[in-house]
Amino acid sequence: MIKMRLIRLLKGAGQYVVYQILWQWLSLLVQIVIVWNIAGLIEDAGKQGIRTERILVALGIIIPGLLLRFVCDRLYTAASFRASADVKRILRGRIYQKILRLGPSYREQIGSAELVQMSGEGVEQLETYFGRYLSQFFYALLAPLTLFFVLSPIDLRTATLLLLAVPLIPLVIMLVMLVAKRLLSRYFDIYYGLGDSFLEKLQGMTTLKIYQADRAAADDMDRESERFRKITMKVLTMQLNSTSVMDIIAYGGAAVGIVSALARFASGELSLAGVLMFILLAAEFFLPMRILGSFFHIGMNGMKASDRIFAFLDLPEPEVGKAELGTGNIDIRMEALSFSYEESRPILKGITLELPAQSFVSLVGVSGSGKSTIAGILMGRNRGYGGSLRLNGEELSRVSTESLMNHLTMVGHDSRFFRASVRENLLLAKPEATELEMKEALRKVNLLSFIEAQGGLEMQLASNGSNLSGGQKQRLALARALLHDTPVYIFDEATSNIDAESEEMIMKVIHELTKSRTVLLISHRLANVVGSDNIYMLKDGKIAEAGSHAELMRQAGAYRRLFEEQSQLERFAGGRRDSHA
Ligand SMILES: Nc1ncnc2c1ncn2[C@@H]1O[C@H](COP(=O)(O)OP(=O)(O)OP(=O)(O)O)[C@@H](O)[C@H]1O
Repeated sequence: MIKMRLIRLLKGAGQYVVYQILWQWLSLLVQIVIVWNIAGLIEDAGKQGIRTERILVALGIIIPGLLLRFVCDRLYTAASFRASADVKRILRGRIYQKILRLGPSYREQIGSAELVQMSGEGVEQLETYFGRYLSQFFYALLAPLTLFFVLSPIDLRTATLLLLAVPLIPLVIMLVMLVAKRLLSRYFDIYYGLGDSFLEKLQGMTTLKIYQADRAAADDMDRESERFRKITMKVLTMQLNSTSVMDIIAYGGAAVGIVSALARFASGELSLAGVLMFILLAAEFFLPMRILGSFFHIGMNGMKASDRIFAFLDLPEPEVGKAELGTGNIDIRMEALSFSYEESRPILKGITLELPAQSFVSLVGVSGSGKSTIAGILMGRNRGYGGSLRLNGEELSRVSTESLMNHLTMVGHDSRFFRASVRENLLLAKPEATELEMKEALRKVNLLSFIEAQGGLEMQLASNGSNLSGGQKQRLALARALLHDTPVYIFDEATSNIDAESEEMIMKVIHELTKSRTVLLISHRLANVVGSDNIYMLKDGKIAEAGSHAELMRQAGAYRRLFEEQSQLERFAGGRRDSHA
């Protein structure tokens, strides 16, 4: 019912939970004093008639008492708010720090939708756990004991009867918990699954529309939503039923206590004031436990949500080193490099290759041979490789992520842009870049005149740069990469799916870069790698051939075959274009 790890995690929130218990308890003590006064007043009125001075004395206690209770309630609410606000702040901070520690590889460990749901609604679920449930748990133990302590001198038998009936409520709660645990696990599995599926379908809406598969996807969503509706109804039914049982115990128990007190009064063993005390306070024995019961379901949701949060916080973190790479050129060497995404399926099977400082090296090979995986390892995205990958003699796993990002820049085939100005998107790469530097980078990729015609650096980009053409987007990505100004550049299919003019332009800039930087080029189009110092041809996670273009052509192996096939195809396509023109 109480999760110690949650409490330990959120030490700061603990003090507010203690305040909540204290304010509730003080409010109960004041209530006892008020009830004791009312009971005494009625008894006195019965014996001596209604006297003004007696009423004034009673009001002198009751009115300040009510005011004090009002203040206690306000202070309780304030402490509850502080406890839950702290929880949200602390937990979201922990999740964020964890994402940072997981580094660029975090998306391999958790889906975006689950992460959003967990840090959004998952954390919200804990608000009630800390803001209400936790303090109520302790107060529900404290209140009946306090009442027993006050009422037992008046009538021990009735007070004991009331005290003994209270544990029936936690008993029901525990029975419900047995069912609820499994049910809630399934509920959250379905809930997070629905979120993942919804996000995926939303992101792939264009593809779904192109293949007119949106109707089928909507039907899928309907089915998943229906499953979620059903499990939600099951959870609600379980909660409602247990609430009803708890109500019966709470009000039934209070009624039994009142009947017992009345019987004692009828037999003359209890005074009028005494019986009135029991009538007015009997329900208070049960109400805190009953309220705990209603918070319990929300508390359980919170605890279940925290299971997910803890599972995320416990994810193994890649060992990130602290070594710095220093300034200057970078020399990269891989020796017997191996890697697999899933244990049973090795992707890289002992790659040995060199990228000497300021060299131009290319990786080619059929789709799925492992080229991007190598780029991913170099960029710190794919952690846990075997063999060795050294940068200036320093093992990559020992290099700090920050240092790595300061020395390597990667441009992929689908660079991401944010809905902001061109200036803001460029400044991501170099926050201190001057206007002149940004314009120079745009000029190098032949984009300056276009951007200037659209309002200059203030031109607003739509989400992910969707108001640019594919070629313009890639050229802008290259300009941003140039501003980053690092000793190593990796281009992973940076020219695929773009117009020939943009491709030529980008390759020109890459060739220019090779004069002063270490460049790793991954390309399907072998014409682009001809000028490389060294070309590695990958096959099934191994290096099948290696050498300069001329050497590989002399070897007359797979590289030469592929090169000649592509040249022929391009000549054919060129010929067709000319004849159409
Ligand atoms: N995140 C991942 N999880 C599991 N398997 C993956 C993941 N990324 C890639 N793979 C697998 O690793 C293998 C190599 O993929 P990789 O992207 O490195 O190949 P590639 O040579 O770059 O291919 P392409 O030229 O088509 O981009 C593929 O069989 C792919 O299925």
